[in-house]
Amino acid sequence: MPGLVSDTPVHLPFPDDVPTHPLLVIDYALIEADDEGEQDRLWKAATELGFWYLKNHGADAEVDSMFTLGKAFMGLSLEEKMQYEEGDGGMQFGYKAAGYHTADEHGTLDATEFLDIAKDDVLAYPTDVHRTYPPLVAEAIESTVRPFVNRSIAINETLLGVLNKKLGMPEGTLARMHVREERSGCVARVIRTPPQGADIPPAVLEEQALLGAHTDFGSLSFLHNRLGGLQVLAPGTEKWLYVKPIPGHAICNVGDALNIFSGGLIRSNMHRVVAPPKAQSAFERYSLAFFTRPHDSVVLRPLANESAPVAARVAAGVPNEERGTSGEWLVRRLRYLRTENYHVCE
Ligand SMILES: O=C(O)CCC(=O)C(=O)O
Ligand SMILES: [Fe+2]
Repeated sequence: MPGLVSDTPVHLPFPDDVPTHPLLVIDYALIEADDEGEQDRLWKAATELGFWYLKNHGADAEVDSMFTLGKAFMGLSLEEKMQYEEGDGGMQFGYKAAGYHTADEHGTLDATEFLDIAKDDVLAYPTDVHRTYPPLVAEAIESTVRPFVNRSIAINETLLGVLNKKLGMPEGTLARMHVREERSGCVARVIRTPPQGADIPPAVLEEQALLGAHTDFGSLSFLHNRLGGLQVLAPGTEKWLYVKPIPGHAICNVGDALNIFSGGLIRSNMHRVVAPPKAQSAFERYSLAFFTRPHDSVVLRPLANESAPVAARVAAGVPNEERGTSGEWLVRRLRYLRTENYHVCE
């Protein structure tokens, strides 16, 4: 990447006396080799918790470069970053400053900064589809962001192919709803939360969400964590539990669109970000995600006509109505998150 020194992140180990939620480990090499047992395990993970680790995904180099770029961007002055702020109109590309989303139902401000780079801008660069980015980011699009985006898209397309098969749908049904050349909300995101201090008791650290409880909006999220902080609320439980980052393992999760398409069979699970546990809390936390979303014109509805298991869910009473298009859904969900619009949903 031009002008940026590669930065090897320090892995301060996740403490071994903090409770965590186990995730199934899916081997991407086996998924690519059409291994039926691994496809079954992916289906189990996607339907039971909606989260899994993915190993052997082959994206480590692209991920490292994105972390380096994200840290360089976050180091720009607030004034410079604010020139790219996403605004309150439902746009989700550019910079989201800390405090510009609410973190809970009381309107508490979040503590998280995002750099959001649109897949459409990355693939079309140097043509702008949605917006421009700071020079430091723009100059790294071809060398750093595009390889990460292409790799993430390919991985999520492969995973979607397995879920398509498990839903008993004609081949390519989900692929036709995630066409990479179509305008969409697919986005690469770097997330930063500030250090929280080393001596804060765990109960206090976990009390305040730095990124509020939510489900993801799209279809599949490909997430990379180095420090802890991500927590899931597993179905049938009332206790938030950390997901332990494992080097070289991505964390994948399902979003609302896939939940809707599948009539609820595939799970879009609640999660949030709190301070990293124990000694890790003294450090700023970076994470990186690629969100695959249906392209903007796709209507969100259960795919009962395409899938017998989904048809059975609808016959059993799962709501079958259309929820509008993917583009509309995203704008609506994003507007509600913005602090400026908080009164709208009180
Ligand atoms: O930073 C993380 O680990 C999770 C971020 C997240 O859930 C999101 O951006 O949707
Ligand atoms: Fe999320």
